[in-house]
Amino acid sequence: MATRTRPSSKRCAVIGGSGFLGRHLLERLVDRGYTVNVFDIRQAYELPGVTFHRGDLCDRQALLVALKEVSIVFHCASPAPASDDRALFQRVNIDGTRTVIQACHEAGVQKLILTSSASVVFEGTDIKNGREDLPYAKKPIDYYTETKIQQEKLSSEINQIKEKGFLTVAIRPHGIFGPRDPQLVPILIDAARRGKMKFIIGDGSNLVDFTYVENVVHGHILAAEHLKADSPLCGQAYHITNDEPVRFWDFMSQILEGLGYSAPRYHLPYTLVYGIALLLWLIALVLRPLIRIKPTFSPMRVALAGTHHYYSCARAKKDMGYQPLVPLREAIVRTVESYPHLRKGA
Ligand SMILES: NC(=O)C1=CN([C@@H]2O[C@H](COP(=O)(O)OP(=O)(O)OC[C@H]3O[C@@H](n4cnc5c(N)ncnc54)[C@H](OP(=O)(O)O)[C@@H]3O)[C@@H](O)[C@H]2O)C=CC1
Ligand SMILES: CC(C)CCC[C@@H](C)[C@H]1CC[C@H]2C3=C(CC[C@]12C)[C@@]1(C)CCC(=O)C[C@@H]1CC3
Repeated sequence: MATRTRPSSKRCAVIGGSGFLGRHLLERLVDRGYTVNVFDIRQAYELPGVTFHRGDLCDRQALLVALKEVSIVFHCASPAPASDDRALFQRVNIDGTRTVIQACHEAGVQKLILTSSASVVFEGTDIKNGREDLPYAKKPIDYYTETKIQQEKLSSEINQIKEKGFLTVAIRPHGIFGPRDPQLVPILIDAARRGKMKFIIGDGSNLVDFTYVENVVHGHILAAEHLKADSPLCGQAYHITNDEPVRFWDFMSQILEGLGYSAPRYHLPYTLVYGIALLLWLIALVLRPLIRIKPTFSPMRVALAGTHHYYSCARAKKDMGYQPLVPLREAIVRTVESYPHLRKGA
């Protein structure tokens, strides 16, 4: 085992710190007086008070350098769900998380805060006010989710092994959005620009959680600060949402109209759209060796757009005093303002 110096409780590392959530997280950590090491496969920016370590989280030696004298590790790296690359998810989310845990143990890290996802319990059918004790999805909606389940199990199991001497907790956000998000708003606007946002899938009444990135960050920091040997957080998972479920299509419409695009108006039956999406996905799979096609409306996206899926964050409120800091209305305004380049006509 490597020689250890006692780490400062204010020294932490953010694995995936060049990403959307990771960067917001470390900005807030710096504001709160933490010293931050970033570990990521790419360096996207420079920030005073932050030390960058570029590397692959599957590389234990590279991780050990970034975790030296660190007390808290936030692990929020993952390949993007849209990559749909099974081998990559397996390597990074499962094998890589195992490596992160080993490196934490070797470096004498005390706490690991894993970013999981509320979708670990989602099977493509309605979830209303789902609590953390729902069973993991038996049929996860995609490879990404399949490996997020394994990842969460790994981090929770390791917490049971007391002699390892470090504590873990998993945060399950849902539908993160906000400034610099490379997924939700850009994908939505790309679809609108290509004339694909005219239709509402289903009757449009399905409620969904969309969570502003600063609230997700707040949940992570509260978890780190409340995670102690005798706390109920050890080895547990916590939903972190805006606690304001919203109609999926109202949310999309507010973003679209805020950026100058028309909101979808015509309804299409859910089963019809899901069937077409499934067919296109199968065709894409068959053609994959010849040509790579990525349909905008994947079965996963259709399921997310046409069902209820919102989650209770009562456990986070009770165990760590969580309350969302930014209400949904304000969060949408801030998000829309942050994408001037995606405005219609820009
Ligand atoms: N966005 C959302 O709505 C939700 C996200 N989550 C979870 O939150 C976390 C953060 O998501 P988000 O910020 O959106 O994702 P991003 O893709 O923006 O950030 C992830 C970062 O991790 C990096 N990364 C990927 N693979 C490796 C690797 N092998 N070694 C080191 N770094 C790596 C990525 O680099 P590169 O970009 O080059 O791949 C990227 O910089 C993830 O764990 C995700 O599963 C959970 C629920 C909802
Ligand atoms: C083309 C439109 C029908 C949909 C455009 C918006 C979608 C890109 C997003 C709506 C719900 C989002 C979501 C995720 C990614 C972006 C959306 C599909 C996740 C899959 C990201 C990773 C997770 O852990 C779960 C998220 C659920 C919601």
